[in-house]
Amino acid sequence: MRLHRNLVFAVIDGLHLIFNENKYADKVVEQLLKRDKRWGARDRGFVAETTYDIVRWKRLYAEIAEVKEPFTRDNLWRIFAVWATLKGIKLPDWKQLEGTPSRKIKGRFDELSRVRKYRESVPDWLDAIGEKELGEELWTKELHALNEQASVILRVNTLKTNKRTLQDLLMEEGIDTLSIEGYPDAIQLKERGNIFRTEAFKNGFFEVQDASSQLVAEYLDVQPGMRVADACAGAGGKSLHLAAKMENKGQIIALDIYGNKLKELKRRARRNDVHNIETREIDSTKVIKKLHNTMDRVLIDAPCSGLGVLRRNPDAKWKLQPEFIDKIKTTQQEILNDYSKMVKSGGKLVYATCSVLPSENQDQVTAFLKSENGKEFELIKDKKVLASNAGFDGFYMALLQKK
Ligand SMILES: C[S@@+](CC[C@H](N)C(=O)[O-])C[C@H]1O[C@@H](n2cnc3c(N)ncnc32)[C@H](O)[C@@H]1O
Repeated sequence: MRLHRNLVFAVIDGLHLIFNENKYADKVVEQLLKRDKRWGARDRGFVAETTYDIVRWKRLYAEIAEVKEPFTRDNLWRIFAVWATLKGIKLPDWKQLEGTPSRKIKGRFDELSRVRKYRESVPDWLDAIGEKELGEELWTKELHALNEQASVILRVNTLKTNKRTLQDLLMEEGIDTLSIEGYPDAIQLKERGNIFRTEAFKNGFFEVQDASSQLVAEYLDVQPGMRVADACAGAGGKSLHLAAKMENKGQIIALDIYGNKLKELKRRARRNDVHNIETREIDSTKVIKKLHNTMDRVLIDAPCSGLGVLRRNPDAKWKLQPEFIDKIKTTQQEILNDYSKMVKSGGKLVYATCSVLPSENQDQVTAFLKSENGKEFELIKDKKVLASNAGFDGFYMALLQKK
């Protein structure tokens, strides 16, 4: 691979924004890719993947490069040089890369790779929490899997097409896909590509959604004609899936505390030809109270640490704080307690997170079942999806029924 100066400069600029200015990696990469219209798919791929790669391995690379935060531009070049050296890329004779100690880099890599927190590039506190909650063996495996690059998975919008037809349509647009066994609506891209430009996307034939995330709507056991609340709907990934499962019949009330996310949900619903979703912003406790005892099904896709989706969101390793995890656990318990009241007698509830920590998952369900409101529910089943077993994102889901 030959390094191109303007692409590497883009990466360095991006890393500065992410590491020093605390900007989100996905937003930064989106902006970087708009920088030069002449960049082809390969150039764009280089900028995006290199930036994400270096974000993922920040701690390890910074340790090898012997640099500390906040990173100067010179420090960022040293980190980049570590990345390039470990990838086996021949370094060009640019002044920023002069004197890169290739042998020392490889030696430091071998040495640091013996220690998990460096090898897997995580902060001390996160490594400690993971080990405490999952045990050493499982956490070591899981953390390794969470550092792999995520594949791109699509969910077929069965309201408008089917898997076979979508695969053929994408193939006509030069995108080759695989069907994934055990995930009825999921297909996987063989190679990364800009799928948002395809006609199939513009026509609402699919949404991008990880395979594990696609298990959640399935778990809620919905039928056409039911009344369903999606209590933490966000931009509606799961609401749209529920609508497809319900064949556009019945009613889905999509709730969230952020109105702007619900606006995006509405836009996606139009593209998907989904007609049975109504959005409601939770701007007071009355919004939920009005819905008490009225729902056949309630989905609580709770806000969480997001540790199960580190593969697609590696900068969370650096942006997350232990205090945030403590706070979000309290929110999860409050949400379970308040929103479960929307379930009517005999109705069902799914509590889900994209975390792999038991303290955000089964422990929350156990605590809820012991609480005053929770006593009205029983646990039917739960599923702990680990990235190391599934090969997709880490997730948790529990199905409860109101007596
Ligand atoms: C895991 S995300 C939801 C993702 C979404 N269900 C999807 O499939 O695309 C959690 C959502 O909970 C919302 N949220 C946070 N606190 C909340 C609260 N107290 N009540 C309702 N929603 C909340 C966040 O805004 C966020 O959109």
